Amino acid sequence: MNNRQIAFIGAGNMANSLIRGLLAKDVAASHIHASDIDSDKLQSLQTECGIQTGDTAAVAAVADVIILAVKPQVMAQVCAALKPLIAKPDCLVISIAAGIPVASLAQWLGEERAIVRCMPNTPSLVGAGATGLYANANCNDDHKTLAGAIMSAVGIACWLQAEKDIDTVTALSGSGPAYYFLMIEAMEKAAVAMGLAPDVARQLSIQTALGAGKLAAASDVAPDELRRRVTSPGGTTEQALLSFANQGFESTVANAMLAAQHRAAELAK
Ligand SMILES: NC(=O)C1=CN([C@@H]2O[C@H](COP(=O)(O)OP(=O)(O)OC[C@H]3O[C@@H](n4cnc5c(N)ncnc54)[C@H](O)[C@@H]3O)[C@@H](O)[C@H]2O)C=CC1
Ligand SMILES: O=C(O)[C@@H]1CCC=N1
Repeated sequence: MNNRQIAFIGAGNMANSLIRGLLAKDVAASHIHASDIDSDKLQSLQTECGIQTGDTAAVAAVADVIILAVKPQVMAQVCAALKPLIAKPDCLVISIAAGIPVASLAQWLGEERAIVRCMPNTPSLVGAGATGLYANANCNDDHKTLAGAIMSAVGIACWLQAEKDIDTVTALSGSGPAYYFLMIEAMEKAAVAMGLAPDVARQLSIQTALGAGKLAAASDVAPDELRRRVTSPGGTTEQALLSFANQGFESTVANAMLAAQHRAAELAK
């Protein structure tokens, strides 16, 4: 990966997480390029990160890999403009867009193009990303290694067996950070309502999420056992979990994920 030129089309929230995450893992700023219709975003990236910026033609001219990081709604027009500008015949295109199938990307970019569709998430910014990837039949081992290396540099990367799994990954880890942020917010608000100082409530709520995630990742036992270890029989946690269960916590989560997955399928149309 380190001798490859990586170009981002779209320099918004998710591209920023990936770019800054890659720089933190010592990918050279001279090897990262970005293009966006919003010149302020490019200016910030250039000033704060020292990466290369330019228009689509400029970044496509040098790229070994192009990461499409625009909204699904503009992907067709972005790909149509990009297609004749890709200079290197073997250039890999990676799309991070929710919903957009490989077949549509191939239709817009050329049926011979090596394309990886993936779903990253914003914790990539701090090296704690979670990405699912799917490659089309034009990708060789080198393309797959390159895509995997980029995403592994900023977190964990899992190859998926079927393209439809990307929509599930979108509902799980793509959108997932927002669910945990909502939980952090809700716990913080409840603690403040109980009388805790807001700054203390925020610190403890965030640290609890961090601690639970770190413990789950470091443990060789499953999350349900870790949950049991917190839950003293007849104690406080038991009452909180009972309250969650009585209010349909698991089905609330499952329905939310189904709504996200459903939206991904809608975005494909
Ligand atoms: N935000 C997230 O947590 C995640 C987002 N994604 C996907 O990443 C993509 C981007 O999402 P965000 O970064 O959240 O959106 P965003 O709105 O922050 O960024 C999109 C960027 O594309 C730029 N843009 C629009 N038209 C363009 C064009 N013709 N040429 C170049 N740049 C253009 C916009 O100016 C904007 O800066 C979406 O397809 C989304 O599904 C995937 C995983 C997680
Ligand atoms: O909300 C969205 O559509 C994007 C995809 C996953 C996270 N953000």
